[in-house]
Amino acid sequence: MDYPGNLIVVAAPSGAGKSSLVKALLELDAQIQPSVSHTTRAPRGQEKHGREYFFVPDADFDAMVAANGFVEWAHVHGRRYGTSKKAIEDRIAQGADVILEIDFQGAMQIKKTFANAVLIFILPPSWEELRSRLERRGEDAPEVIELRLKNAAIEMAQARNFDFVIINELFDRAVFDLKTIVHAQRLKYLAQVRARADTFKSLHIL
Ligand SMILES: Nc1nc2c(ncn2[C@@H]2O[C@H](COP(=O)(O)OP(=O)(O)O)[C@@H](O)[C@H]2O)c(=O)[nH]1
Ligand SMILES: Nc1ncnc2c1ncn2[C@@H]1O[C@H](COP(=O)(O)OP(=O)(O)O)[C@@H](O)[C@H]1O
Repeated sequence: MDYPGNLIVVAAPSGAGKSSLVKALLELDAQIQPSVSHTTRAPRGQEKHGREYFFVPDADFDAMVAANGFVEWAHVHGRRYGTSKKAIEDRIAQGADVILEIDFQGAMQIKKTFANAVLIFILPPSWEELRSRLERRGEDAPEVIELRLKNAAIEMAQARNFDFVIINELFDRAVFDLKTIVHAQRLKYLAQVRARADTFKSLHIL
């Protein structure tokens, strides 16, 4: 499917810094809107229903799956997470760029449905730094941190399947890289539209 708005997908192991990077990008670029996912996990810290996630019971998630309400969903760290159709379709059809913070399984599903989506993987600079970011964030119990670190090895092996990889060592540098990719994606869309218009014209069908 082809829409005027761009879909930007950001995936990373827990603690690599994707939420912080996406937040910084949203503050810099008013054309981008976040997709708010549904999850069956409980809210942590300052998270608010409808802002970071729609926190829903299992039964509500089941009902949405049955009603075909998700463009993708997956099991991650023992919970379920999904992107509702409502979170993206109308907005990209109207020309907004929508950014999704989802796991690699969801990213692959999105690419199948939206071939023009740009897939970005965020890596931490080292295992030590990943662990210390999870510990410093101070939101997860020790066993939750261990599960997330265990899953990080599986997740990071998927980085090669993404269009771009950003190493989030210096935060400002990583924000700049993210911004550059989004801008390049916009230019790519414009270039495609222009190329198509030229072809149409040369065929005398414009
Ligand atoms: N497939 C899929 N994954 C999601 C979605 N929303 C969040 N996730 C992923 O689920 C994982 C856990 O997210 P979260 O519990 O917020 O922890 P965090 O990674 O430490 O911020 C992360 O990899 C998210 O990117 C979604 O709608 N679909
Ligand atoms: N480049 C960076 N250098 C140091 N700390 C960072 C950097 N990027 C993010 N952090 C910190 O690491 C922790 C995890 O970041 P967060 O954005 O919550 O990760 P994720 O959404 O990938 O789980 C947070 O405390 C955040 O402030």
